[in-house]
Amino acid sequence: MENKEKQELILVLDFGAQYSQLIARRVREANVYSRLLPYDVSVERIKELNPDGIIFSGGPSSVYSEDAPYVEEEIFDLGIPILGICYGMQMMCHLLPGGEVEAADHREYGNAELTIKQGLDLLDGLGDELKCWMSHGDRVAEIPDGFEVIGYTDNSPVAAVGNSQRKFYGVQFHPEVVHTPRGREIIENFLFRVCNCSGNWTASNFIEEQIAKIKEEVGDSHVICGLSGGVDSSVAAALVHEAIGDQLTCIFVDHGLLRKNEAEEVKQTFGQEFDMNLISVDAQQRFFAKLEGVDDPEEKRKIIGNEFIEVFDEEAGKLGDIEYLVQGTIYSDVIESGGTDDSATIKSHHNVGGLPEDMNLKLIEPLRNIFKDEVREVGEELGIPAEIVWRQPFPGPGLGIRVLGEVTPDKVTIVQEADAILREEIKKAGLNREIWQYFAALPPMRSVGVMGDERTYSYTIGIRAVKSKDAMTADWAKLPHELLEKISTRITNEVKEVNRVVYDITSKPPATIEWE
Ligand SMILES: Nc1ncnc2c1ncn2[C@@H]1O[C@H](COP(=O)(O)OP(=O)(O)OP(=O)(O)O)[C@@H](O)[C@H]1O
Ligand SMILES: O=c1[nH]c(=O)c2[nH+]cn([C@@H]3O[C@H](COP(=O)(O)O)[C@@H](O)[C@H]3O)c2[nH]1
Ligand SMILES: NC(=O)CC[C@H](N)C(=O)O
Ligand SMILES: [Mg+2]
Repeated sequence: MENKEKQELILVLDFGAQYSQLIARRVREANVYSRLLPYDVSVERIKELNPDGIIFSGGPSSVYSEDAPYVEEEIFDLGIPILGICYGMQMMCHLLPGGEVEAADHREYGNAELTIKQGLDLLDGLGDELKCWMSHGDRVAEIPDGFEVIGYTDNSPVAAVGNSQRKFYGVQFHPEVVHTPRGREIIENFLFRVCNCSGNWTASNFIEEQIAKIKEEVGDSHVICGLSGGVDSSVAAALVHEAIGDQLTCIFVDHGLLRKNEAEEVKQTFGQEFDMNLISVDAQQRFFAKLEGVDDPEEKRKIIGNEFIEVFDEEAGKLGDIEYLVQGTIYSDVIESGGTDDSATIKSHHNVGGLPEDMNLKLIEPLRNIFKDEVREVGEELGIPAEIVWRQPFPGPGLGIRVLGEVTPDKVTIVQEADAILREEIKKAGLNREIWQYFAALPPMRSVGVMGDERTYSYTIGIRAVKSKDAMTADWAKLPHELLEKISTRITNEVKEVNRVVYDITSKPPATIEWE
C-alpha cells in the first residue's frame, strides 16, 4: 500500500461536549476521515496516527477549575494544525503563553452575530457578518502570543482567534451545529485551507482500503462470522467476503425466534446472491425445548444467550482450523464500552453472545470506526439489498422477548404474522425509515370479543413504535389514527387467534422499548 495515496485523517479530541460526535461527522461529510478520541490520548499515539489536523471539542469544564481536562502540552509542538471549539479554544488559549481565560460577565447561549475582522484562512469567504450559535460562560480575556482576534460578538470580544503561522485556530461558537448555518464552510476551511486536505474519504475508498487491510492480515487463514441478517453483521460479512471470498464462512443461527421470512431472506441474499459459504443452522427445536415452561424474562434471555453460544461453538468446531472471527462492531459499540483502538485476542465477547474462551479467535472488525449511517452507506455501496441495509435493529433474543411469558411455536407464529402486517403497513405509509423501531408483542392474556355474532376469547397484540436516536431514550411514535386503524383491522382479520389490538403510548423511560 506504499504507493497508495495516504488516507487523510482528522482527530477530534473529546472534552465531553454533547457535540463531539457531531464534529467528527461534519468532517466526514466533507469526505475527510475522522476519529473521535478521548482528550487524554497520548502524544505518542497521536504521532503514530499522524493526523493532518486536530480538533479540540467543547466541554462542560472551565479551564481554571481544579480538575479541568487538558491535553499534553507537547501536542502544540507537533506541527499539526489545531482547531479549538469553545472549551477547546479556551484550553488552547489557557495553555499557550500569554493567553488567559476568565468567567464572563454575561453568559452567552443561543444565537449570536459574529463580526469577522479578517478571514485568516479559517473564516475566508464568509463575508463580514455571520450567524453563529454560542453556549458558554467563560471567555478568552487575553489571546496567546502570536495570535490575532479574527472575529467578535457583542458579548465576546474574542469569539474567534488564529495564529496562521502555527496553524492554530479557535472559535468560541459551535460551527458543527445547524444553528451556525455556515459552520460547514468553516469546518471545510479548516480542512482544506488550513490542513491542506483534499477530501479523499468516501464509502468506496473505505471499502478498498479495508479490503486491502483484511487481505494482508488474514493471508490464507480461515475466518468465521456470526451473521444475523442485521445491518452490522451483514455489512461486515459482505466486506470480508469481498476481500477473501471462500476463506470466509458465515454461521447463521435460525433459533425459530426470527421475524416472518427472515431466515429465508438471509439464506437467499447471502447464500445465493452473494454466494458466500453460509452455514444455516436450524436450531428451532433445541431453542423451543429449552424455553419450554419458562416464563421469567431474564431467565429466557439467559437460556437464549447460552444456547446461541453452544450452537455457534459446535458449528465453528466442525469447521476446525479457524483463526479469525468477524464481528459487526460499530463505533457506537466501541464508544459505549469505552473501548480502545487495538483489537486483541478475544475471550468472551458479548457481541456474539459471549464466545467460549478456548476458541481464542482473533478479531476482525472492519466497521469499528464508523457510524451506523456510514455502515449503511458502505452496505449500499457493496450492493446489499435495501431491505437489509435499512432494516431496523433487531434484538439477538428476537421474538423470544416479544412473546411475553412462556414461548411456544404457536405464539411465535402469531407475533410473526401480526408483525409482518405492521411492517408492511408502516412501509406502505412511507414511515419505515423515520421510525426507529416498530414491532408487535404478544402479552400472555386473553380477552373477550365478538366476531361474526360469536363470542371469542383470544389474544391481544400490542403494537410498539418508537422514535429514538440511540435507543437509550425513546418517544412513542405519533402514528396517524388511520394507519393504526388499518393495522388493527388487518391484524384482527388476518391473524386468527387475535381479537384485540392495543397501541403502546409509553416512552422510555419509564418503559423500555422491548416489553421484556
Ligand atoms: N441469528 C443469528 N445468527 C448468527 N449470529 C447472530 C444472530 N443474531 C445475532 N448474531 C450475532 O450477534 C451480533 C450482535 O447482534 P446485533 O443485533 O447487536 O447486531 P446485528 O444483528 O448485526 O445488527 P443490528 O444491530 O442492525 O440488528 C451480530 O453482529 C451477529 O454476529
Ligand atoms: O442485540 C440485542 N440484544 C438484546 O438482548 C436486546 N434487548 C433489547 N435490545 C434492543 O436494544 C434497544 C433498547 O431496548 P430496551 O429499551 O428494551 O432496553 C432496542 O433497540 C432493543 O430492540 C437488544 N438488542
Ligand atoms: N460549550 C463549551 O465548550 C463550554 C466551555 C466552558 N465550560 C464555558 O462555559 O465557557
Ligand atoms: Mg440484530
